[in-house]
Amino acid sequence: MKNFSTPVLVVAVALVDGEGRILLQRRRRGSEHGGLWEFPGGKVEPGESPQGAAVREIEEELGLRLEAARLEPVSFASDIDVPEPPRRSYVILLYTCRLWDGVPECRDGEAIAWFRGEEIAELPMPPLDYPLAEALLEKNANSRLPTPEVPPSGGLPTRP
Ligand SMILES: Nc1nc2c([nH]c(=O)n2[C@@H]2O[C@H](COP(=O)(O)OP(=O)(O)OP(=O)(O)O)[C@@H](O)[C@H]2O)c(=O)[nH]1
Repeated sequence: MKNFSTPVLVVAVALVDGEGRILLQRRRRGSEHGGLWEFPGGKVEPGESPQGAAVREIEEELGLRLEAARLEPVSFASDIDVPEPPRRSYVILLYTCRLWDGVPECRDGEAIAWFRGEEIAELPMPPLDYPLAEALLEKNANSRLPTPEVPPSGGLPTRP
């Protein structure tokens, strides 16, 4: 039974600075999810790869240049319920990126700001961003674990 239109593919990028803060953008009021905080990004256009779309959107929205190879996949989220028209259903792919060229400018949203993990939990966001943010924070927490040293014997590395 067909009761769900083909979802629109959206890419989103969590830029993470040297202090582990994450850049979020507040959508303009009057648009879908207006006034809510989300990851910069947008729809993948026909003929584009997800990474190519992410690079383009970050340049358009923030004026930053980044390399597709620097994008690390974090998680994805998709609508479960049939959305009310005119809302469309989305699949959102979240990447993280720690290296870019330039200083972020707010070119598209209402505002941009850097947030710590615990602050993100308090922000009003579109529904699909809550599981994405959770996956991101989990990944960030794990990436802070010390890198295990490989013992000279070549045996399995151990964590302290
Ligand atoms: N960029 C982005 N969009 C998201 C996120 N979460 C989420 O639900 N969306 C929704 O995905 C939809 C498409 O994103 P968009 O409007 O930014 O796409 P776009 O830049 O291509 O816009 P356009 O259609 O005006 O060209 C919007 O309804 C947006 O609210 C997110 O974290 N980042």
